[in-house]
Amino acid sequence: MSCCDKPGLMPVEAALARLLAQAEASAIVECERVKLSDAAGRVLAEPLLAELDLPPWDNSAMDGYALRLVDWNGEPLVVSQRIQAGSAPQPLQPGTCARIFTGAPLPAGADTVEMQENAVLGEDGRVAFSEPLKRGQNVRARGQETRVGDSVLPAGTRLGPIELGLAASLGCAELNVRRRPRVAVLSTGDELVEPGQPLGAGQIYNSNRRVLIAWLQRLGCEVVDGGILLDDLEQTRAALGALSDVDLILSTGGVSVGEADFLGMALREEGELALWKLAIKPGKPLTCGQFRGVPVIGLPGNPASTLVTFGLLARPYLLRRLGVQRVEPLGFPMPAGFTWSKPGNRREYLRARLENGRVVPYPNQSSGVLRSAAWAEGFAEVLEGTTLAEGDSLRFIPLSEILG
Ligand SMILES: Nc1nc2c(c(=O)[nH]1)N[C@H]1C(S)=C(S)[C@@H](COP(=O)(O)OP(=O)(O)OC[C@H]3O[C@@H](n4cnc5c(N)ncnc54)[C@H](O)[C@@H]3O)O[C@H]1N2
Ligand code: MOO
Ligand SMILES: [Mg+2]
Repeated sequence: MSCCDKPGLMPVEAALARLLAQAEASAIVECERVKLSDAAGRVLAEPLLAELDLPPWDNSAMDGYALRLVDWNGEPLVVSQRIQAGSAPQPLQPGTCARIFTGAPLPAGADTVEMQENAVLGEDGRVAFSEPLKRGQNVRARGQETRVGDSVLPAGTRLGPIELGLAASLGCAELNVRRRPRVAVLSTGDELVEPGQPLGAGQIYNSNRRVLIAWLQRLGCEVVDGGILLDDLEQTRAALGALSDVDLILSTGGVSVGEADFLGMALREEGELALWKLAIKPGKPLTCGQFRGVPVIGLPGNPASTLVTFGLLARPYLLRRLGVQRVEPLGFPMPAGFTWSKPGNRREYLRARLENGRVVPYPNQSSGVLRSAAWAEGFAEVLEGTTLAEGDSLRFIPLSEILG
């Protein structure tokens, strides 16, 4: 990353564009073959090519009767065989029909299926059809979904439940995926204590570490837990220097202008500071750069700032390093259920909910309040320099778009 320590605040888009460019320049290209059962959350290293047609043979979409339409002259047909899903039918005897069930292969010669609701089985074993029949009805043709050789998922696809199901439907037992990014999580702050320990004077429990570790695991990262770092330049340098074998150092706290904010200082002195001070609220002092060649993203320590900057900047960065193309949440426009009278110079991400079709922000938007995000269903984006009246449209980004 090159230094851009200019005065003024950097717009969110510009910061994201730089981060994504940096991510592309340091893409994680190594891959590994994993079992389908271990592939959730991973990213495909190559397109998934179909090795069979789907469906593999013509089959019935209904429980009913299969026939060759030209054999039907309006008269009842003899039932010559019974075909369940999972069985191998005999060719259809001319002039007859076959009892058939949903998902069962059509017998050779059959081209039409009638559902049993429109059929009457007589005591003589013949079936009468009450409705007009159309050739091909209720038949799921071989290859109608996928043909051998089709690319069904591009490289760079994140494997969620649907993609895993698609791979399973094609019989893939293993997939080639990008290796997991190794991400070191550091929490900085003399005041931090882990849950389970007693709180001393002036201390608080470390919540950011839990948020980030759980989130990174969901993202398919290998987490190196760097624990808590005291606010000390030497210790900060030593801790960063010891993490030479990770793909990213992700820290919280110590990035603002306070005398105990050593992360940025360490990068300035011995690494490179590429981004600092964004036009985003919360999250202004987000700090990015590298330390002895290892990329570093220093998230601001306030819990809501950590959350917003990880979700909107660090998460896209990590996904892009894996080759994922669409990394930004889309969100959708919604009417404001509140007013905004003071235009700001930072883009605000309010922790908000949807109530009666309107965006309602949590009453306490302090960046120290993690509870706001637990209450919220998403972020309401208030652009720089804008005012809002009730009913004005703004972008709502559901948390579900960024938490995975
Ligand atoms: N004079 C100024 N002061 C501050 C500015 C500024 O522009 N001028 N910016 C403010 C903004 S905005 C933010 S955001 C914070 C960022 O601070 P740091 O990233 O340096 O973080 P710390 O100072 O270390 O901590 C801030 C806050 O968060 C709490 N914290 C830190 N880590 C954790 C954790 N792991 N779990 C829970 N809570 C954590 C910490 O106790 C502080 O309360 O700076 C403002 N100051
Ligand atoms: O940017 Mo800070 O995150 O507003 O509190
Ligand atoms: Mg600070």
